[in-house]
Amino acid sequence: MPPKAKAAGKGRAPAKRKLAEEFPPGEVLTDVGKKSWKLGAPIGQGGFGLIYLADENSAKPVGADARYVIKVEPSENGPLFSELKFYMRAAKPDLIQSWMRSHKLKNLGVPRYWGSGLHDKGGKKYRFMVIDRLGSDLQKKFEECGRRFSRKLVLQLGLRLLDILEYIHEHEYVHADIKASNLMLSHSDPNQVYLVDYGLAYRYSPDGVLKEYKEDPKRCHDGTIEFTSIDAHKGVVPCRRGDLEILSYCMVQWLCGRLPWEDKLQDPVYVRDSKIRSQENISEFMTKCFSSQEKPDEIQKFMQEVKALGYHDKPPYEKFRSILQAGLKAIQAKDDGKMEFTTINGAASPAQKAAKRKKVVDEADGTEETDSSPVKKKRVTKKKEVNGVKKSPKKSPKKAAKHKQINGKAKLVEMATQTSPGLAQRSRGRPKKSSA
Ligand SMILES: Nc1ncnc2c1ncn2[C@@H]1O[C@H](COP(=O)(O)OP(=O)(O)OP(=O)(O)O)[C@@H](O)[C@H]1O
Repeated sequence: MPPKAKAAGKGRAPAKRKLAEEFPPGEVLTDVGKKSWKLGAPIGQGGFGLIYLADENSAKPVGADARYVIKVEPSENGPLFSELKFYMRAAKPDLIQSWMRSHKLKNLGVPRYWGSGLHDKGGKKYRFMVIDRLGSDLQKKFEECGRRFSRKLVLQLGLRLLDILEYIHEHEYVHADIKASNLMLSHSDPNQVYLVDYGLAYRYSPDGVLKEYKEDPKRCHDGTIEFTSIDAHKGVVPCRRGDLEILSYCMVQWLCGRLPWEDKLQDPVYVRDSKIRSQENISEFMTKCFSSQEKPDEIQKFMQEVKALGYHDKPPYEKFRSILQAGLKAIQAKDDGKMEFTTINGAASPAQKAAKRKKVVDEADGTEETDSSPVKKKRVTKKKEVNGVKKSPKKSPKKAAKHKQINGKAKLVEMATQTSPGLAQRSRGRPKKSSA
């Protein structure tokens, strides 16, 4: 969350949060269904919890080929609690399986929920959740590919995300924080992509009742600033059209490397106004992002379709799919389900050229952005593989102000992004929920 958001919530006490202690490999946790799970090595660290490799409890130690991960947080912390609610309601394997069958899908990129519970250790209580173990995240892939994905890959990612979004929307939730760092490849199949991190997911229609449109200045700019929806910038609770809008910004960034507002992410009002202007004149926005030869017609159509959606509208998913399919056809490609991450050699997009020019000017007059800029906070941590487990270099702890809604109320949450050596961390400036 940008510094401005902190000011927006002044007067609120930061929520106190604790980071879970590290459990030794071999620790056994028993879930509410009385099933026992064994922890392996920790492989990741979120804002407040740790992620461990895990397997069903047996005499064997948990190896690098574990099929599950367990997320553990002190029980009083909120983020895992709200994420767990999503998983319990919408990610049970049977529910996903029957949706896939009825919608004739080969796969659906929502990690399966396998169990959860509370664990006592040393007089303290921890909440845990067992989900599918996944592989590399797409932000890492994006950086490896020189911050450009091929058009075919982007359109296929868009199609996979439409399937995922339709599923979660039909199960009363919106994600509200779609971005490459929240997309992970399957651990076993490099062609399957999963949407993760439901800490910000919002139940937009509990028991089928839609929330009313209401702008709340106290909750403006929730989400990840460069991608968040215009509704979120205005402080309206997220809805289905917002997810489609966020997806459109992601696709543009993946295609051309940079969104036009990326050089001013520390100014959320500027970002909001740029998005509003872009929506008012999509054709001009496209010209800013792409050269005339590279302009993808389907993205413009996709954005026009998003613009036409009302706050309560159910998106016409099939129409969105056919727009992306038409894009594949235009480049003589097919949705063959293969995710090919290749480096794109191409001229910089107009937005990239503008950013480069700005950098030269800023360097010349000494006004280059400082480390407090969200762009820099989102820098990807280079992770090393050690024994098949991701490791990240030690960083000094940074504090980030987070602003988001909890139980329908806006709360400012201050979080310490702590790092411990040996853990992959994905905290890239996304707001966290407090335990309030
Ligand atoms: N299902 C999974 N399988 C394998 N690794 C995972 C999985 N989920 C998360 N990780 C790893 O754990 C790291 C932290 O994930 P986690 O979801 O706890 O944090 P986060 O929610 O992304 O963090 P924050 O919310 O603070 O930004 C990820 O970078 C990834 O390396």
